[in-house]
Amino acid sequence: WIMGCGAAGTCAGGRKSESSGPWYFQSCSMVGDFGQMWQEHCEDADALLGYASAMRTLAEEHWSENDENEDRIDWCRRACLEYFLEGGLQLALVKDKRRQLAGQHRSSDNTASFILFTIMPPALSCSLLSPSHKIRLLDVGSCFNPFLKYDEFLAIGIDIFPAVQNVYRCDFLSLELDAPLQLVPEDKDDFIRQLPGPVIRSLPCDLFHAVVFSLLLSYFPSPQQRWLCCQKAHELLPLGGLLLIVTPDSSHAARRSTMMRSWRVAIEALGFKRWRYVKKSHIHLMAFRKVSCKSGSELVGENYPEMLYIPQDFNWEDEEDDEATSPRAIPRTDSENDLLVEAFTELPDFGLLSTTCDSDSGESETSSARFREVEDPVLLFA
Ligand SMILES: C[S@@+](CC[C@H](N)C(=O)[O-])C[C@H]1O[C@@H](n2cnc3c(N)ncnc32)[C@H](O)[C@@H]1O
Repeated sequence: WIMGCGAAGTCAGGRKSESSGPWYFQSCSMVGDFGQMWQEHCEDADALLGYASAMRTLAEEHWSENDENEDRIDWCRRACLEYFLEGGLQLALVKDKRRQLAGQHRSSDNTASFILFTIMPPALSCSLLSPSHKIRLLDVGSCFNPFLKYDEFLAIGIDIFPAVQNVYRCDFLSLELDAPLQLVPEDKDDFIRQLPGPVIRSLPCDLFHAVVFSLLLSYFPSPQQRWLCCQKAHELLPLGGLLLIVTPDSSHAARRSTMMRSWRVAIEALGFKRWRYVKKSHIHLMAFRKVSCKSGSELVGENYPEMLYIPQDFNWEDEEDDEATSPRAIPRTDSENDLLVEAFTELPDFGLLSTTCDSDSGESETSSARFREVEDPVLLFA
């Protein structure tokens, strides 16, 4: 089964395992100059063309509608609809407030402000979308623009080598970020509709309600590139925006749970909070809310980029390898440990406000069964 970085392998020699990695990984692990390697990769038009058409064929012809890989786009769509149009954002804000109040000492004042907050969700949730209720969505590594067909979105697809004409050509790693537009939401919608192409070199901060990385992060040969992508997504989203990440993994739910916990800690350190997490047979699906406007400079000196590792970074070629027996590349800092401890001590939330299976409840949903991350023995390794 091939997907994500494995699909790249299909173009260059028919490698069929997701752990085989992109075709330039092999030399990366020896040379280690990811910047130069990446530049050469972006200039290799033949390889990129082969990859783009293989990926498009794979997605459009081989992954049937019932296939959960096809489902990844629908999962992202449904998450956006629930969050922006069906009250998910308001509910999340109420939960944030409830948690904040629970952290303070209980008083009648707090109870009163909780009730007020519940009845009157903050203006943020109302002001994000324009009156047309279109969700402005940036699909990074879009390839064939799968979100364009949905009416709910004003979707922009970008890719280093688009497989279709309506995807803009753009290397997200080199994308420049402009100052936020001082426009009302309707005019921001028009800005998106009128974006000139075929190349995008810069985009304004805070422009998109949702940023999607579907099978993107595992494409990169280094965790620093994955981290840079998440940082950029954070800048492109307003407070309350949603980052959706789909990443391949055909192993069972618990096997790479330490890795996914590590991703969660790193991404949350940027100012996100995980809102949804699902493990299906071949993919992890995650949605993170932007909950703070932290700047990158606050994270200097930390090891967060390395926490966005994937098995290929360590040449975990053998499918039988277990991450619990593999050494972690770099020791965690104290603040990373604090975040991990905080993540572990989150209590399951059986509260009255949500019955869905979400990150706030400390539970994950798998395709066959629900499992509780807090009870996962592999996590004890962390
Ligand atoms: C595995 S495909 C995923 C395609 C699609 N998102 C999906 O889920 O089917 C990864 C895509 O990311 C693109 N890509 C890789 N690095 C990129 C970058 N720095 N900027 C934009 N696109 C990139 C590749 O060209 C490729 O089309």
